[in-house]
Amino acid sequence: MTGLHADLTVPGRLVAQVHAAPGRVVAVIGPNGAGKSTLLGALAGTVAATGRVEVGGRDWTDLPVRERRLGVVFQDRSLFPHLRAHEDVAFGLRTRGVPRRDAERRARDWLDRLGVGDLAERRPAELSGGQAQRVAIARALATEPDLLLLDEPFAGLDVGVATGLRIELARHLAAYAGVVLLVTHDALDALTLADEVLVLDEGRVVQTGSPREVAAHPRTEHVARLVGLNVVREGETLRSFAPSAVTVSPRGAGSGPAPTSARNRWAGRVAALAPHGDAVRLLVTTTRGPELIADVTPAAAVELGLDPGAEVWLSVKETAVQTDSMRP
Ligand SMILES: Nc1ncnc2c1ncn2[C@@H]1O[C@H](COP(=O)(O)OP(=O)(O)OP(=O)(O)O)[C@@H](O)[C@H]1O
Repeated sequence: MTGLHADLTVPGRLVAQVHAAPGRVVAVIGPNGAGKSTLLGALAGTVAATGRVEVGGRDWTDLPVRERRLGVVFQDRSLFPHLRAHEDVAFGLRTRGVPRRDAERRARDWLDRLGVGDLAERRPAELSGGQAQRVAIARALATEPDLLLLDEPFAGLDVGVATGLRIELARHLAAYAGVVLLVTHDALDALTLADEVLVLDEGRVVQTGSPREVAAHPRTEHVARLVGLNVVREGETLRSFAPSAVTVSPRGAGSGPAPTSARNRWAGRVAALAPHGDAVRLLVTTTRGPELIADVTPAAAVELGLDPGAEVWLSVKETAVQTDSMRP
């Protein structure tokens, strides 16, 4: 079988099965401590695990790390401090037995492809974060690995830099034949780069599916929040709704909430507000517990006096609430 097939246990930290066809990009998401880095480490062979790993038709279970056809890009510790960019990319190729001249030629070619060919002589200290990530991606892709592990590759970069890199990475990943696992805390990464999403929680796989399916029917509060939905938990049920579906009214003298059942209405206080597309997005702390998000028009925000501290009613129609079970 080609692609990735793994069934792994890291005692006390992770029990996970992962399957992905060649060429697929799998986003791995989940809260802090869910086991995302542990999963990547177990696949790379740097975290001791029991079970089985097969990649590109080869059994990796007992294969030493250096013999795995693997590319890795981590947030910020990917490059050798003493190597120039072209040496770093060539080094990856040399360790896989590519002759020096060929490695050098391919290294420069990959730096060009990532748009950093003119920085080939620089060392990491002379590169910006975004430039360094481009070099790291060039190094990982140059070896044509069967498995590419990207652990939060855009974390710590300016929004504009991250956006440019995301677009470019999408282009390279589309042409890449191996399996990609991308750990991310960003819904945009999962929605724009991934073919599949794997949700980890407390060391277990709790949901898999296309980005669209997972975003539309999240099974964990973490994912619901990540995709920008409001979520209210009732036992094992998640009730989620879009910020645009929330009606806001002032909680002043004489004004009551919009007529709806008590279940779908909350008294709260505006904690913060910020522009969001054409709307104004309010973050509201409610007396019943959850923090909720509501989008209103700029005109309504002014008219209703929705400044921080303003007391409000929030309500949502039952027809706008989606109910999902947290159990698979
Ligand atoms: N070296 C280690 N030894 C023992 N336990 C560890 C080790 N590293 C992480 N853990 C534990 O394993 C669990 C999974 O951690 P892991 O770092 O894989 O999560 P994560 O999803 O990558 O989190 P984050 O998003 O914060 O990086 C956590 O409970 C963590 O405390």
